[in-house]
Amino acid sequence: MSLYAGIDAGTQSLKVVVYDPATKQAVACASEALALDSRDDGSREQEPSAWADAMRTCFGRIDAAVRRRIVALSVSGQQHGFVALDADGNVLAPAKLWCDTSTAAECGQIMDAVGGPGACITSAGNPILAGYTASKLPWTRKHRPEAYARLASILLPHDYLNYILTGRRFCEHGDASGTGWLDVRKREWSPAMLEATDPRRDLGECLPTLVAADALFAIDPAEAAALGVPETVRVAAGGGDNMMAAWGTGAVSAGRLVMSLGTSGTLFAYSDTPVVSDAGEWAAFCSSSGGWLPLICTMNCTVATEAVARLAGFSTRDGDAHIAATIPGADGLTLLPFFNGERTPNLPHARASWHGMDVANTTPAHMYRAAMEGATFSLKYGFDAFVRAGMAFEGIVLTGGGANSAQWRQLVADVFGLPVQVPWQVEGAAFGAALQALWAVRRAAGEGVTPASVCAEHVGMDPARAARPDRRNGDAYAAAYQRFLHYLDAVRADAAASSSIEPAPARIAA
Ligand SMILES: Nc1ncnc2c1ncn2[C@@H]1O[C@H](COP(=O)(O)OP(=O)(O)O)[C@@H](O)[C@H]1O
Ligand SMILES: O=C(CO)[C@@H](O)[C@H](O)COP(=O)(O)O
Repeated sequence: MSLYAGIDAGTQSLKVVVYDPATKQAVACASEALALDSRDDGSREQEPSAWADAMRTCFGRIDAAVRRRIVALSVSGQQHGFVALDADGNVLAPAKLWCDTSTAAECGQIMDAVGGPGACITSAGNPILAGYTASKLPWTRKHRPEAYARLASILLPHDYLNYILTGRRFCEHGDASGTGWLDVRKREWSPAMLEATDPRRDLGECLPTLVAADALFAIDPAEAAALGVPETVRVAAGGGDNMMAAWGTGAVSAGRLVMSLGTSGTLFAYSDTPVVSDAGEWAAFCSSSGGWLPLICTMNCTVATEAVARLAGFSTRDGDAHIAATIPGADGLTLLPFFNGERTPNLPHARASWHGMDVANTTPAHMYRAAMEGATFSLKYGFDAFVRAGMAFEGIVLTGGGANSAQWRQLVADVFGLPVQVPWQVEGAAFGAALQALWAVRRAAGEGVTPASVCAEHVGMDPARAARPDRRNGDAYAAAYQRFLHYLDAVRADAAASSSIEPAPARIAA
């Protein structure tokens, strides 16, 4: 009879999934689009109140009888966002998001203050890359001095929704890793990174309390009434959307590689020990299930397919039909899809560029295929770093909106030469949040459950959406990937040569 709700505040929309563990079915789903404020300096911002409004709107769309059966819920959120609150808990400014590249200079300043990227990795496990929360603090000090002066508390997007739900300011280790302030080896805030970010104040006093992944909190009765759920509902710790997608795809024990095709593209795998790259080739994050989650993130995944589909005048939902007649490699057309600047490879000021255009391949279908291929090749570029480090995987579990595309599932299988599976529950992060809540409640009840046992029981794969690699396609993609790397070298050399030149304004939003 008991139901568990997962809430995922993604970049483009907030989604709610209500899961029934007895029948292993999602009994309700709702979503609400979120607007993104994009500015020419690379700023990407949202109003935190819009996430709270969207959460209430989604619950309002769910049958009241279903809501009354919810016993626990958990929140997943886009990582790295900077929510600034004053001492009374009021939001001081729009939240700067993970895809905001306006703070690239501040990333460099923080790393210089610690002694360079290598010293950051030694101190905390990660360099400060474009989009990480830490860089948004000095930016706020410079560009929003009134907000900085009144700043009392810093929360991540999912922490903010937890604050709305419980009135408490807490954070678990998975999403905390994406701030750049967490020492991921020790699982505590890094005094060196905090001091380097702001020597003028004790930043530690602004940060939420770190809690374990199985923590449970009481819901604020007023918010329970607003959502139409019982006052007895427990709120689990939640986590970053990739950490919660790890729950929703079963990546809570070692061996499973997950790829999320959302606004961002990510690749991650669970580990029982910290997995730090000395060269900073991946994000050495913690998981939201008690372990670690080394992760690759590209900033332009469905950003690229959306931009090209918009140009071509069709919806990405219809993209598969448009590219059905095109062949792997797009007849030589290559897109470097860095519309929003990029993190993997690390080119925060880069912009997208087309290469190899001729009269035959400059069609909407070729361009859309090149966008899907380019977004996938960026992830392959990150994956190659995992492989160089000795990691090996037997397959890929796909999640995120792009996993709805049969063409994209086959493309991933062919590019990576690995079989692809897709869980029944394609909303991996929201579903994963529901599973984390289920685990925490069962643990609190004294049941001997682990994240792995919960996922083994509840995460199943849909055989109709599996894809197996095709060798001939793989050869064509290998050649296309080499072209991608070749053009990337040229773009990287150009970025190095023009690093002192102001980047051209970016107008394409995620
Ligand atoms: N059938 C499809 N083919 C290709 N892309 C799709 C399809 N369905 C959804 N998408 C893409 O999925 C994206 C949304 O994915 P999602 O994981 O919900 O993003 P986020 O969590 O970043 O908000 C949209 O940009 C959309 O283009
Ligand atoms: O920055 C990262 C991961 O480090 C992104 O993956 C964000 O967490 C946004 O996720 P989506 O909205 O694309 O799901």
